[in-house]
Amino acid sequence: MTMTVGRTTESSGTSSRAGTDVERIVLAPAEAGEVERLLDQLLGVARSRDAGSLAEEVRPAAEGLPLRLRQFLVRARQRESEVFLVSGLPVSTDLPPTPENWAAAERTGAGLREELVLLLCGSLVGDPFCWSTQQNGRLVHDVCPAPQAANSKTSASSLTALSLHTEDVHHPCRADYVSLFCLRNPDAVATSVSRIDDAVLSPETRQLLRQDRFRFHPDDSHTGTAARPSTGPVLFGPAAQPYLRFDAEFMSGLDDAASAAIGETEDSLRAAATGVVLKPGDLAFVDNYRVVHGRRAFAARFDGQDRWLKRINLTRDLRNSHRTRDVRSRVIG
Ligand SMILES: O=C(O)CCC(=O)C(=O)O
Ligand SMILES: [Fe+2]
Repeated sequence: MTMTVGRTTESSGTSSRAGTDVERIVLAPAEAGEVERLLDQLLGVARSRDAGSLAEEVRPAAEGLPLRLRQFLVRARQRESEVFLVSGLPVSTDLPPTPENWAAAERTGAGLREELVLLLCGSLVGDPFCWSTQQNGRLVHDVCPAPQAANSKTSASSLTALSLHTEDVHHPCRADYVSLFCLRNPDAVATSVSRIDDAVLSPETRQLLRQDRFRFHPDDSHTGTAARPSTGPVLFGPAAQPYLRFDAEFMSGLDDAASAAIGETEDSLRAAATGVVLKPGDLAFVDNYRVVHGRRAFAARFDGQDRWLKRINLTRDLRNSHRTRDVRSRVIG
């Protein structure tokens, strides 16, 4: 099931559709150089800002990204592309060791330059936001294997596969896109993706999945009591191109038939899954309403050279979350 994106006929300076419907742009060296110069300008500002005001700073700065990259991202957003990738983005040559967990990354500020790459590109696709209940309310998350979480159901796991899921399935304000920037991936560990359009489901099951017969729970990466369950359907929106809300590990059916439908849906999503191997400098966007994602199990090294991704949540319009809250903030929950 593993596909290495970009093994097709693409070359530097192109954008195209790779084998399994992953749209991809490969930056030319000159374009990567343009991104480097923009990062140099932004770094001074970044060090003196909190995450919220940094995000405000980054959006106008993103207008300075290479034109072809901006057009690729804006077009992907416009046509609701499901999985799309930017390759050839700069990663520091003197990258520090992979942190032993996200809290260590928070303490040291490791990978700030890479966080800016992610925020710059991401801001053209959506508004970055975060959860007060996750990774201490940080805007940019670190995804790296932690020894104490090897068998957990969180992104810090390694020995246990991360099952296919909608990010933050419990929350009505969950992300439109999950965005992952790869800093290291020495063992070519794949991110799995599965599109609802590729899942084979009977008309009866589809109909059941459209009913309010499911409860969605906060996953184990959320701490405290602020994150709460909610109920609703699994499928909604246009029948021909439905939206999906699914995480078998953190949802339950409200009756036996709904519970059975969860199992059937999981099987069909698994059967339709493909793997995307991110390489350093690859930035992936996954539509959190059309695609579920996960990760295969792997043996972590815990030697400072482990797989390391930076992650942000993007919403197509942050104001949708303000409608039901009493503050304007990028931190939800
Ligand atoms: O590590 C990965 O490839 C994906 C992990 C994941 O599900 C996430 O970070 O949201
Ligand atoms: Fe995830």
